[in-house]
Amino acid sequence: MILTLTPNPSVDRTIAVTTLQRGAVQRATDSRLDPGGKGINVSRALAVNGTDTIAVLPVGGPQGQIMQTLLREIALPVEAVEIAGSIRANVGIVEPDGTTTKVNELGPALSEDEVAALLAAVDRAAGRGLTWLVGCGSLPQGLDPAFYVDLVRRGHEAGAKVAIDSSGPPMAAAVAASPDLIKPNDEELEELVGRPLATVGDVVDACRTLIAGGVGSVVVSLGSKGALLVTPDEVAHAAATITNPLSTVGAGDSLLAGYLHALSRGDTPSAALRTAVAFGSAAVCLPGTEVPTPEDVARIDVRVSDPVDLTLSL
Ligand SMILES: Nc1ncnc2c1ncn2[C@@H]1O[C@H](COP(=O)(O)OP(=O)(O)O)[C@@H](O)[C@H]1O
Ligand SMILES: O=P(O)(O)OC[C@H]1O[C@](O)(COP(=O)(O)O)[C@@H](O)[C@@H]1O
Repeated sequence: MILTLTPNPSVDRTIAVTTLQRGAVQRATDSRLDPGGKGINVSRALAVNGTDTIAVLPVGGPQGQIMQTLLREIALPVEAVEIAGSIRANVGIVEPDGTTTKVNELGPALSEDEVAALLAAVDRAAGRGLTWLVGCGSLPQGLDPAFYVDLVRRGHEAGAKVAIDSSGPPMAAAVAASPDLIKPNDEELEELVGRPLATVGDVVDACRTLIAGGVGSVVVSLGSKGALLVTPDEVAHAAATITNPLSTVGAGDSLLAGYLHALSRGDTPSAALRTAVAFGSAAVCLPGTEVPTPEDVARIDVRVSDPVDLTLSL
């Protein structure tokens, strides 16, 4: 089973407009509500594609009630920990060509007891046998930036592999704890290594720096340029061209879900990258934070670059 932990979940409201105009009153052409936050999206994509998963998250306040309703509607297996504050609502504004502008709230402040309850829920679920523990997203207020360091240790103690997908100080701290997998995008990777990355070759070098520091392997999402996998033994690059982008929100989460889904059925890492890209690109063809079904994934034609073109600009 794959357990995801989303310490800072969000109810994602996606609003479609014809053109986003700063400072103007505009009418939405469409809108939708999805249960969001990175781990929840990973679990949703895993579940809909038949991989056993459970999502652990805090819930509280009016948005927490909406979240519980949305999660019940899709029958996602969850461990929801009640907190006093309200979880957040994040807003995405999408234009017809798929351009997405996102405003993410900070999230509630969690007390020490609430953090302990969240970790206890992880331990309880881990007791049922885990293959992967996935820690995802930003941290709510009151959580130590080293939160994911503890999570990596807990996962390894439970005999699971650990994947982390976060940003800023929590991601930097997690990387030093030797997770088995990380999934930064190119900007997050630049932040991690502290230098600009202009080409695929630069990205490979940055991943190798992290692997030398103890990270197991790295899947880097590169938007329309696809994704790159770097392990101690191999480098692989895959991409897919899509003609009808609708929303990029959650595409990175679907990419990570596709990678873990494929590894779980026994695929090699490079074969799993192909599936990962199919999941990610399929997610971009769907509205809001919708996750792809097997039928959506099957429609995507993935190109694997062999050999990897290290000179390709980002
Ligand atoms: N415009 C696009 N065309 C085709 N595939 C895309 C596009 N944008 C994203 N993807 C796919 O979705 C994955 C995740 O998207 P990306 O925006 O890089 O992640 P994140 O949301 O983490 O920043 C990419 O690795 C790629 O496979
Ligand atoms: O925890 P963070 O970094 O604020 O991100 C939360 C957001 O990320 C998502 O999981 C995916 O969105 P992005 O594509 O913007 O990364 C959303 O569901 C959620 O609103």
